[in-house]
Amino acid sequence: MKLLIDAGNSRTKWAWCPEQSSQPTALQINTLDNQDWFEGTAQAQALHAAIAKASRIYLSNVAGERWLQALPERDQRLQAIVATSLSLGLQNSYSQPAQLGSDRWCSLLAVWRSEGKSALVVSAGTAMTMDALLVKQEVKQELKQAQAMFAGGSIQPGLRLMWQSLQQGAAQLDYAYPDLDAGTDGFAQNSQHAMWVGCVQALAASVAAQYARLCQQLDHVPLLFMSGGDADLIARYLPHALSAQAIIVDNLVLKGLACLAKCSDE
Ligand SMILES: Nc1ncnc2c1ncn2[C@@H]1O[C@H](COP(=O)(O)OP(=O)(O)O)[C@@H](O)[C@H]1O
Ligand SMILES: CC(C)(COP(=O)(O)O)[C@@H](O)C(=O)NCCC(=O)O
Repeated sequence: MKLLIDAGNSRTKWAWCPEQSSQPTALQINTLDNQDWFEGTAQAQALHAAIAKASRIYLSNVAGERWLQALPERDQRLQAIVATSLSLGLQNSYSQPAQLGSDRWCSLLAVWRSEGKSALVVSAGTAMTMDALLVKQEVKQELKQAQAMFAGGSIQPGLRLMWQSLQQGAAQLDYAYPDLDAGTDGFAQNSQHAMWVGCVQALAASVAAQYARLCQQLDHVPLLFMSGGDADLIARYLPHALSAQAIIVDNLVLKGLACLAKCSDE
C-alpha cells in the first residue's frame, strides 16, 4: 500500500492511498503534532509502523530537515515531492518552480484534478497561503492537458503566528490564545478580544481581497477552496456570500499526493 504524508510546520497528516477503484475522498486522515514526531511518542509510533509497512511513500515536507531526521531511514520507497514547472497538466508560473512549497503544489494539483475549474486555493495552516489556479476553459476529464496554470499566490502568517507575534512583541499583550472562538461581532472591549478580532479579520479580509483580485482576471466565477487547521474558522468570518461559497476540504495536500501516486501507476 502507498502511504501519503503531509509534513506541515505545525502538524503531520498521513493516510493510506486508496486503491485505484476508490474515490480520493475516502482518505482516512491521521494527524499528529510535529512535537510528537520529534519526540517519538505513541502517535509517532503509529506513523513509524505505517512507514515500515508501506510499499511506497509519497511525502510533502515543508517542515525541513528536522522532520526528515526523525525518519528511521531514507530508502528507495520514499518519494519526496518537489514542485516542478509542469505536472498532471498544471503549469507552475514560479520563476524557480521548485521554490514553491510542495504542500501548495499538491493542493493546487488536487483542485485541478478534481474540479478542472479556476479557483482560489487557500491553506490556513501555520502560514496562510492563497494561490490562484487559472483554467482557461472548463474542460472535461479526458481533455486535461496543460490547460491550467498556477498563476501565483501569497504567504502570510497564520492565525496562531499572528497571535504569537503580538503576544511576544508587545509587553502588554501577553494573553494566552483563546480556547474558544471569541467572535468578531461589534467592537472588542478588552485586549484579548481585540487581538482576536484583529487577527481573524486580517485573515478573512485577505481571502476576500485575493478572491476579488482573481475574479477581476477571469471571465467566469472561480471556486473558493479552503483547507488547513483554521479553514473552518476563517470561512465563518468571510463576507456572507463568499462564506456560503467556500468549499472546505479537510486535507487537500494528501489529496494532491494521492493524485501523484495514482498517476505514477498509469
Ligand atoms: N486540534 C488542533 N491542534 C493543533 N492546531 C489546530 C487544531 N485545530 C486547529 N488548529 C489550527 O491549525 C493550525 C495548523 O494547521 P495545519 O493545517 O495542520 O498546519 P500545517 O500544515 O502548517 O502544520 C494551527 O496553527 C492551529 O491554529
Ligand atoms: C508557505 C509555507 C511556509 C506554508 O507552510 P504551512 O503553513 O502549510 O506549514 C510552505 O509552503 C513553504 O515553506 N513554502 C516555500 C515557499 C513558497 O511556497 O514560496
